[in-house]
Amino acid sequence: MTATHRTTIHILGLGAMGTVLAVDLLRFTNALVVPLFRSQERLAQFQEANGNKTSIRKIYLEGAPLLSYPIERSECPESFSKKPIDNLVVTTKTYQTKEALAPYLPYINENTNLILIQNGLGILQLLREEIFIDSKNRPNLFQGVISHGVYQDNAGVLNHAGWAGMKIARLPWTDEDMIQKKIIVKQDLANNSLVKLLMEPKFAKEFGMEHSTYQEMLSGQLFKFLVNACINPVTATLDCINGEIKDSCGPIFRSIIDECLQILRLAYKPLFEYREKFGGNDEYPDMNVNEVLTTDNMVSEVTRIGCDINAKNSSSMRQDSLFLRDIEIEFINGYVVRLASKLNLDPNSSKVNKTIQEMASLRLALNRSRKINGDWRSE
Ligand SMILES: NC(=O)C1=CN([C@@H]2O[C@H](COP(=O)(O)OP(=O)(O)OC[C@H]3O[C@@H](n4cnc5c(N)ncnc54)[C@H](OP(=O)(O)O)[C@@H]3O)[C@@H](O)[C@H]2O)C=CC1
Ligand SMILES: CC(C)(CO)C(=O)C(=O)O
Repeated sequence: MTATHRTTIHILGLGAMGTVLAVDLLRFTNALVVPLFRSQERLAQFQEANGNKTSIRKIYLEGAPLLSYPIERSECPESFSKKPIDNLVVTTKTYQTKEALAPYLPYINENTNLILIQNGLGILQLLREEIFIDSKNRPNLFQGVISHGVYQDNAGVLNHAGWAGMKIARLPWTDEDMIQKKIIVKQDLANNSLVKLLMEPKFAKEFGMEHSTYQEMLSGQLFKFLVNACINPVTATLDCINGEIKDSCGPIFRSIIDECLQILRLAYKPLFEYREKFGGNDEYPDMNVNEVLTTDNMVSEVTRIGCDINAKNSSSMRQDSLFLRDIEIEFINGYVVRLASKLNLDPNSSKVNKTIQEMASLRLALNRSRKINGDWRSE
């Protein structure tokens, strides 16, 4: 009798995204899913409060069923087995990445597959410059662009509010390797344990998983970036559920998208010129970024994904604002502002995103001040 092989996958950040992924991995694969908590205390809380189970309510399904799955093993820095990590999913907030990875760095090596499943842009530079500085001992890096919407309600229950899939690709460490041949996708699908797990047919279908070259994923990442540059700070500032602004968000979304696209077109020039260079070459996938990433198309796509498919979601930035946690604004609208400055553009070229960034930060500051000083409107 041969023992069935089980892939082990560690999840750093068992919050909204970590849980939506963990639950479907447990439902549809035989992987050993091991969450990594920040401390002994958080691990004990999870074991006591949740009875060692990970749960999510699928509110987009009829009857909104609550699905719960037992976790066989969970760890924290103090209890970690101290063995090399094969597959690591990072689903912390972007600004928590460095601190969260720190205790596990000795167990991440060139055989580890590490996938970032986070919104925003700019984290690759951080990994390169501040975390995996030694280029000879870097993990195989992957990026996931996830459009599922999940929020935690007042009772602490995670609600999977919008089903919208996820794209993955191998993330090159250097800019020179940004354009990949189709063969890379084929090789990873055949040989890489993380890709093989995430692309297992049943799981991939139920989770809406797509695997592609980096440039195809990047096009999807910029698309998703525009969704987040609009939905996240606007819903956080207005303190509303995504679907509530569906009929009135057009003008502000247009201003944000138009400005982001002007800057992204300069910063990601090779992507916008991809078709001219690689069109008609069978070794590379065909794609027309310029047809998809236009202001008109993106105003309607952002509204469709943000306010329609995720109508019942409370955006991750609004959730952070409500729970008085830091917000990811530096990696979203703030990233565009930094890009404009790096490209030596006139400061006016990023003033919409700068104002949006300031408004979202102000909303968080107001929520924090009300927690200490009370809400002056009700006095
Ligand atoms: N929610 C959504 O609808 C969507 C979110 N995203 C993106 O996904 C990413 C994750 O977001 P989301 O899941 O909402 O975030 P959450 O805040 O729900 O989850 C983050 C998790 O990371 C954990 N964490 C933080 N620091 C550490 C640490 N040092 N060690 C171990 N664990 C740690 C937190 O644990 P603790 O409680 O201990 O702090 C928490 O469980 C973000 O980039 C977000 O923008 C993308 C698409 C949709
Ligand atoms: C689901 C979506 C698109 C909007 O709520 C999101 O990415 C987020 O909340 O961060």
